[in-house]
Amino acid sequence: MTVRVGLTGGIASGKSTVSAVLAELGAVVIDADLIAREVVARGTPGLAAVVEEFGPDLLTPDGDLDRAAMGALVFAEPDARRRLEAIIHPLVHRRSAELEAAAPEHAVVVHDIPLLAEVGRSGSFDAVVVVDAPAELQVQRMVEDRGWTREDAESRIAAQATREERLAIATHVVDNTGSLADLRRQVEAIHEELARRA
Ligand SMILES: CC(C)(COP(=O)(O)OP(=O)(O)OC[C@H]1O[C@@H](n2cnc3c(N)ncnc32)[C@H](O)[C@@H]1O)[C@@H](O)C(=O)NCCC(=O)NCCS
Ligand SMILES: Nc1ncnc2c1ncn2[C@@H]1O[C@H](COP(=O)(O)OP(=O)(O)OP(=O)(O)O)[C@@H](O)[C@H]1O
Repeated sequence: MTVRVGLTGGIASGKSTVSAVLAELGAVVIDADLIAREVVARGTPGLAAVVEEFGPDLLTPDGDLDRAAMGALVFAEPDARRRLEAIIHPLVHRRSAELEAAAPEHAVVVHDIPLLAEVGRSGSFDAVVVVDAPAELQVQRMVEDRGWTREDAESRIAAQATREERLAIATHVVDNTGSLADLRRQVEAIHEELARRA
């Protein structure tokens, strides 16, 4: 059977690094952030719905979603964030289900969902892997690796579940306070266990 795994973690906790290792080990990874971009690509009904809700000012001159402007709006205004999520989340959910249906039998299917704790869907998975790191380390990674301001980094963290709320839904915790080699070792052990169940 297919083993369905939810993978989550706060922004810059190391989720993408973990999902890349899982993919390398043979898991099928379905990336909600990537799908959330695809469903509002130029010319999609998703983008049309966003323009209807927020107006054409949030488009670039080329007609793409202006992600920086949208981010500045929604991470400053929770109400705007919820209106955007109400458009994007159902589209992401539907596309993820389609991709999962196409996965081979006996696959470990990993849904990389940054907001898994927030949307309350963790109960539908056979396992929930939480990548854990303290907020200060998340901020440090966003500032040092991505060149964000501390204020931008903190506003995204403030829009997300707390570390404790995420840990509460975990069946497996990956501690990402150590080296990348430490991270990899933990992911390999978890994958081995999950693959045995598939
Ligand atoms: C606001 C947008 C346009 C900003 O785009 P940007 O390219 O700057 O960020 P990107 O999409 O790469 O997201 C990076 C990270 O931000 C965090 N984040 C994104 N959306 C949200 C949100 N609604 N609430 C809390 N954190 C969020 C996540 O940790 C995510 O991994 C974009 O994040 C978006 O469309 N968000 C709403 C859809 C959503 O909830 N996506 C999350 C997964 S489904
Ligand atoms: N253990 C580690 N040691 C050093 N750097 C790390 C470690 N884990 C992750 N990083 C780095 O921290 C940054 C954030 O990691 P990654 O992109 O995997 O996080 P993420 O949770 O997927 O972020 P986002 O929520 O924005 O998608 C990356 O630059 C990554 O290389």
